[in-house]
Amino acid sequence: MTGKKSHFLDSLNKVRQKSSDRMNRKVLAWEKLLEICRRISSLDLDQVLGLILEHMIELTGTQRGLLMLCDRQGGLKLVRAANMAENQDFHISRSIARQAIAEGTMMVVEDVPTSGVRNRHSVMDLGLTAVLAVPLTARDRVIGVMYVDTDAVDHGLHQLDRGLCDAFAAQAAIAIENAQLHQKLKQDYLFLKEPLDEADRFDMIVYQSRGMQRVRLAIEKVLDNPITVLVQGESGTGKELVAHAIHYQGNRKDKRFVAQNTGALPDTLLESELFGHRRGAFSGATSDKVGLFEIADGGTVFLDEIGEASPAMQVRLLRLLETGTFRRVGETRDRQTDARIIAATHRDLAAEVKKGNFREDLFYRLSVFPIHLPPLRDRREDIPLLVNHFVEEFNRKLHKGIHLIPRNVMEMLSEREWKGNIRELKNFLYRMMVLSPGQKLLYEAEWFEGGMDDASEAEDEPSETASFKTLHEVESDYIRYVLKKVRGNQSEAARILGMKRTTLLARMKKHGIA
Ligand SMILES: Nc1ncnc2c1ncn2[C@@H]1O[C@H](COP(=O)(O)OP(=O)(O)OP(=O)(O)O)[C@@H](O)[C@H]1O
Repeated sequence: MTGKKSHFLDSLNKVRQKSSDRMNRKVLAWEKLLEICRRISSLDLDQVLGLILEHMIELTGTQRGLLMLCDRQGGLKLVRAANMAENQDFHISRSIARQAIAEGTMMVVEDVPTSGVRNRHSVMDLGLTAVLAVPLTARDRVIGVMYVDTDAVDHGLHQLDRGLCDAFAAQAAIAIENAQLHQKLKQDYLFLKEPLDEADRFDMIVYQSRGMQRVRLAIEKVLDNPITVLVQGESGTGKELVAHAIHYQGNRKDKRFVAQNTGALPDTLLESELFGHRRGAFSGATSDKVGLFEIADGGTVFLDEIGEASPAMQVRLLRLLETGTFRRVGETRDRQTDARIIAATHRDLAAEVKKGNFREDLFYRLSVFPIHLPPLRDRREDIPLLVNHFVEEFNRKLHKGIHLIPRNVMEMLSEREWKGNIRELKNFLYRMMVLSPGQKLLYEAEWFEGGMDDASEAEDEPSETASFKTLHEVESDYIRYVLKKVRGNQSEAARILGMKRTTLLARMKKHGIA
């Protein structure tokens, strides 16, 4: 072989070797990318953001980085930084990042000192040698930008594999979107789950007092018996809770439990709610409606505030109790229902009968099995148990970790008046839990200045010159105000307003609040 020929073959082998090395490096890099993509496909947003930034720095051979996401107003929000001092000026990074977003393409500055990047002073001040900004695009929409830079002379941006970087950015954007979606679904689920939690309350009657032991025994007796029950007790003593317990612990638990506040709706609406109506029965009845007594066939209808039922409604309820039949509004045929009725009132119904405000025959029908709930002042020994129970419940709901209830706080809670009974105690604790910053349950008198239903923060406070509003309007405005404050969360609004969710729903309906 001539010298020339062997030299040629040597060179050829070298070229082959080089290209095979390059090929191997490329394969390795893509394999690594695949591995990274697998790792960032977690559903924990915080973890995803951290991993993306960490891998971006590694992949590009740089030193520090930022991850910014677009917000709804079109601004950029810094969501993650790596290896950046807190007080560092992000001027340059922001301008390059914005440019990458505006142009929808990556911006690479391999050699800062010789390039003409804008805001060069700040880059120079930071002593940067190279910067890179890559837009994050998911489903044709730029959702943010990854930014990395370095002050090293020897850095990875000289050999940047743009294809690899683009592929990583595409995967990162999808991972972020998925994790964001997952986070939102989780929040929605918690929000939707709230009413279910309320339905779970049935086995959570907390007590130790003699009075409540008697109530418990009474509940046991009627669990599997369709007998009508009348629960009496002051407001907030747990009447609906008892109705829940009877339904969910008894043999009707697989059928529906529905609650209706008898005093919150005008008669016509209440009638249609309870018994249903035929299409065209009255103006606005555009379709047939099934009433609660049909919905809860085989289950339970809880009639709250039965003492407020109008004389006409009392007649209709009496007929239902006597015959087990009812008619939808606008219909002439009778329908049967096997719904068990549990009625409740804070009034002394016997006294109302004597005063002529309540039908005697209906009273006897309803009070076949009366249960009386003692006010909280007559069972103070239940208070520490209730406090612990609600603290645990709110720890879960508010994601707090309050585990210490100082003795003086418990004493104060045990001695207070609690005119609104357990509901008031529960609302009081809710406010304490929200305002206590650490692990200890705190009490500051000023948190309760203005009472529990304080509306002093109301945005629509009437001005001196404003004309007076009717009570109806004030109630409507206040319900709207509270709902707005809690972003439509009805359970929370009901808690703040000191009423049950079902009562709130009835009032919202009455005021035409969607
Ligand atoms: N013994 C108890 N154990 C645990 N929670 C209770 C107890 N009693 C009442 N509660 C809670 O207190 C709140 C008020 O109870 P509930 O709504 O049953 O009272 P109520 O007597 O029906 O009120 P109202 O008279 O206003 O209709 C609810 O959140 C309920 O879960």
